[in-house]
Amino acid sequence: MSEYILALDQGTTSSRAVIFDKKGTIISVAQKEFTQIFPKPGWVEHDPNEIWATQAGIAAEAVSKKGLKGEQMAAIGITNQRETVVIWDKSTGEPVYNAIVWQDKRTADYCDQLKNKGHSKMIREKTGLVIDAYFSGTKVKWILDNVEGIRERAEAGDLALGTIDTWLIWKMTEGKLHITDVTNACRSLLFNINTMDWDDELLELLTVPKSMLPKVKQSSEVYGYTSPNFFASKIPIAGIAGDQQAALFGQMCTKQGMVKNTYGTGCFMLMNIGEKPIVSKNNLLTTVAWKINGKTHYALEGSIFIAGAVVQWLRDSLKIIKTSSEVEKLAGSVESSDGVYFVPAFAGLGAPHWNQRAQGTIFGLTRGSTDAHIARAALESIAYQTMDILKAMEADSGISIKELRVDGGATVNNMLMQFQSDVLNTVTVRPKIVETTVMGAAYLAGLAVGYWESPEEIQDIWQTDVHFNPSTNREPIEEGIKGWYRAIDALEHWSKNK
Ligand SMILES: Nc1ncnc2c1ncn2[C@@H]1O[C@H](COP(=O)(O)OP(=O)(O)O)[C@@H](O)[C@H]1O
Ligand SMILES: O=P(O)(O)OC[C@H](O)CO
Repeated sequence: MSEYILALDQGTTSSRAVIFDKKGTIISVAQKEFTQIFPKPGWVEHDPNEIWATQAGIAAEAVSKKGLKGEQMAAIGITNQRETVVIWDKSTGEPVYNAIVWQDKRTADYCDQLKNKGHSKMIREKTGLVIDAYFSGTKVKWILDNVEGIRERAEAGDLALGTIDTWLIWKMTEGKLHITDVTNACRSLLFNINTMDWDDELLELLTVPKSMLPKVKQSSEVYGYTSPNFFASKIPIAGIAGDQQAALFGQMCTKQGMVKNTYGTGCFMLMNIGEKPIVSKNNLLTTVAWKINGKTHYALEGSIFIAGAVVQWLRDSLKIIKTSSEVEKLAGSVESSDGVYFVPAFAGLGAPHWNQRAQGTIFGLTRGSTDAHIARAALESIAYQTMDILKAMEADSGISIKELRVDGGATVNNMLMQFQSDVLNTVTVRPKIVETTVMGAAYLAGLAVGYWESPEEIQDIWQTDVHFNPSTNREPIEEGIKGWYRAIDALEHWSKNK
């Protein structure tokens, strides 16, 4: 009866459910966008109940639209937007505040205070992270400090805390499981990636009561079973991974030195660095890639906050395209960006700059500049930001990256992929299934229940679609790269003196 794996992908802008068969073929997909809440400039929230409602509804829809039944699912794997946090009442399951989303910058000043007090080194060594509003820890502190009565309730042990995986599993099991996995825990600023446990010194620094924390599990194991409040009862929940680590696994980057980049709202490049964490000297993050069968793998990560989202901005704010896919035609209507550079630092700059104060900027406009040049510069900015990360990754690891595996919504754009390969001077490889995030979650869950025997069995079903080879005409590309560096330098200067 158990013929399929159901993967749930709770992303920043939508909840998705995808059903896979043993050959890794997609059998069914359902997806629903949900509300983005922007209460103030720099603040981003989600309604946790809407997240749950869309995710549960979409899971049921993916199953029923193909005439399937819940019982046919051998296991459920969960992957999720990372760092976004929810706090809820343990007895009622009601959130005490909206989820504060990874993009939210409300704790930037507090992060600066932590840096000024000299905590950066200790935090980097323990967590692999830099101090930035991006991560969950300071968001939790903000809720505890700013929502009336919450700290008292937290200290009394009445409240639970979790990233989105934790929240979904709590709901799917009607409060039976309060868990997360290592890949989500390590993005909190509260988790020590060397001891692989919550860290008392960090909890004290960020004033987070231990009683709120979920238990930390491996990325692939049977954690428990769904309750009847979900669309089907007793399905094993067997895989959890933050979406970027899930994509690394979904791309089968299982060997040291293998790299993937996911092009969604933001871009996240991860390199498998094996079983020992490397402390980055080039402003990358060290993160847990996964823990399977008691073995932890680590990754170096470069996080870009705005990538595909710049295309949404062209569509929704600038209104120069009607659909995201139109960007390729508009950008392709000119031969180059003609000296226009777009740095889409709408949410500050992530790795390797970590500049919370940077803002989106367009350089090099002339009377001849058109919407097409801006569209082209917007697409190019995704590739240039990726280049900045790749260079830092090569410097940290001492590995020259010969192949970049790509995935995510924006990789359908061939023009972007070709430009990416050109600026990196590296082959860019797009797999047949670009939904590697859900694929990774499915693999993790499938391995835990024996649906797939081993990663080697999965490796056989991973197939490439297109290889983009770099152009041999390097001169215009090198010129373009120089212009990008000038733009970044100018923006860094401007934002430092704000
Ligand atoms: N043809 C395209 N060219 C460039 N970007 C695109 C294209 N189609 C979609 N996108 C971008 O891809 C992103 C959606 O990808 P997805 O992987 O679903 O993201 P997420 O998981 O972050 O919501 C959006 O930001 C969208 O603007
Ligand atoms: O939901 P995505 O795909 O934009 O991913 C968000 C990341 O996990 C944030 O760290």
